[in-house]
Amino acid sequence: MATFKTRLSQISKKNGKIILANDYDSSEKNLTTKTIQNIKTLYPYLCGIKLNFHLLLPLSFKEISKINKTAHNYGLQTIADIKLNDIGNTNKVTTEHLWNLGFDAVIANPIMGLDSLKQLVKSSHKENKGVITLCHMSAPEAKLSYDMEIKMGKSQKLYQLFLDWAITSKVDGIVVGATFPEIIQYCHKKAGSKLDIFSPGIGTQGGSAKNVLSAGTDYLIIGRTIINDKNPVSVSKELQLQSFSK
Ligand SMILES: O=C(O)c1cc(=O)[nH]c(=O)n1[C@@H]1O[C@H](COP(=O)(O)O)[C@@H](O)[C@H]1O
Repeated sequence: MATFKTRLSQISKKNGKIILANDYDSSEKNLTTKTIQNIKTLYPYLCGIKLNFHLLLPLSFKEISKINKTAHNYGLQTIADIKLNDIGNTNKVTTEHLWNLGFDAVIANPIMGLDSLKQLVKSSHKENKGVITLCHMSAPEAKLSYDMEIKMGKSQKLYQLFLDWAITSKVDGIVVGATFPEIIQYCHKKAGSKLDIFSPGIGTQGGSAKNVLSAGTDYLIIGRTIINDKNPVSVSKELQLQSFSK
């Protein structure tokens, strides 16, 4: 079986670089039906779908498995966004559950430490699953934490250390917020083809697809800009076109 990185790259060559952040408010009913409907109507414009706690908490094992199966039937990769960050044993049990649910990859927080991260990558890759780590988040206040000056041998910023750890531990990709295109550019230059860059924060959070694609982003994670639009198909189509023109 191909790796997660290869599976995602293959589908994106055909469908473009958009990963749908399938996030709904807690007041929303029929989460499973709505999500399956999204997959069926938007799949030609997507390479993947990301499920966050918005669905992972309220839905049952059976419902989440059904969503993952449907996404796979339509050629999409699925990502569990839980920003995993714990001790080795907890990470291991958590990912076992995620893989049993049918997910292809997990988003993790590298603050867990380099050794735990290496363990997580090793066990995930053994199952042909992917690991994506946070490098620099999209919210404005991310500057306060991810840009923090740290001293680990040399003086550097926290996101620079997280980038080094991502390369060393051979994760599949990193999250760099679309609201910080200059940091995307820095990471792209440093990591080259070793890491895919996933950028959330387009549209609703202020980021521009065009800017981040030219800065080096490989995949666009987009939620409300698509889901809350009156015509999600035409927005997805437009974003897909932009992603092809990189
Ligand atoms: O890990 C993420 O996906 C993530 C990281 C980050 O820095 N910023 C960020 O917005 N996200 C997620 O990406 C999605 C963005 O959704 P929209 O702002 O609606 O497009 C949400 O699911 C967020 O939880």
